[in-house]
Amino acid sequence: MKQQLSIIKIGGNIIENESELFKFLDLFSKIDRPKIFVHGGGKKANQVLEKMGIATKMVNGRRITDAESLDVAVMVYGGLTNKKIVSKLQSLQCNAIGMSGADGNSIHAHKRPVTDIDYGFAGDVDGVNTNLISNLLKLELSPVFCALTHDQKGQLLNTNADTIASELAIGMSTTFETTLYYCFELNGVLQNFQDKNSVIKKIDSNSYESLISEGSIANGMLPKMQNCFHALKNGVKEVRIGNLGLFEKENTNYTTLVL
Ligand SMILES: Nc1ncnc2c1ncn2[C@@H]1O[C@H](COP(=O)(O)OP(=O)(O)O)[C@@H](O)[C@H]1O
Ligand SMILES: CC(=O)N[C@@H](CCC(=O)OP(=O)(O)O)C(=O)O
Repeated sequence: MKQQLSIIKIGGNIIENESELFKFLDLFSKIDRPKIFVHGGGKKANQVLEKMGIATKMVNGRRITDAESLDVAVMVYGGLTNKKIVSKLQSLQCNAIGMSGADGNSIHAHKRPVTDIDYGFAGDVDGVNTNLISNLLKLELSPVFCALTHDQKGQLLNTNADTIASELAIGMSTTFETTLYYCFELNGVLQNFQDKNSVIKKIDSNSYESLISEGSIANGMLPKMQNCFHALKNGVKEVRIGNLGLFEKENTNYTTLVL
């Protein structure tokens, strides 16, 4: 029987709220099975870009990453955000190790081809080094992945953190029984965005299509849910979307995605 693995991605609104982030890190540090942490930091990158007078351009929830924006992404995601999280986890006796896709060749990618949109230095994932990550887990280290990959030719690439989480979950599913958790500031996917209690308990591919056509899901939730179904179709056992304690046994208020 395969060993269980939890892959947990936290949203930008949690990262930006110091007390919520600490609450989350405390819960994460107490998980007593192999675990991987994934974070982005798009909001922080936007703030830094604004201070530098560089415009933020997003299309379909993805950043158009020119050379200057890539430098900021590397500094914010791989530097400030990743190292802050790792050091806070260390203070909670969780032996975390900060990772970009270039470290240990853990996630390789290619620059997204130009079609009608040129996303610049945005990376589409080609593969995950499951062997290396399994070895880190065997050493009882908890990898903390940021939203950066590389092309194995010396080019760093910016990859959406939701995609990093789903690709890691797919890659690790060959060895582990993997559950993918997307934690953000709400209790799950809402039927009615005005009503924070209207959490949808279960969404399958059919109800997903209806939610899109009704306009009930929008913005960042669209690529997140695409990533959820992509993961389920490719060997990930379970995918949940919800709030901070999403991975706790007693929590029942969240959205489960099924095929
Ligand atoms: N039906 C919905 N239910 C919940 N959130 C939704 C819904 N439709 C759109 N959203 C938006 O999706 C966002 C989460 O996706 P995203 O912006 O990528 O953030 P994160 O950084 O948390 O991953 C929420 O903050 C919310 O504003
Ligand atoms: C290519 C692309 O869009 N990359 C994202 C990576 C960060 C991210 O995903 O951060 P959140 O999870 O906090 O949104 C970006 O630069 O915004």
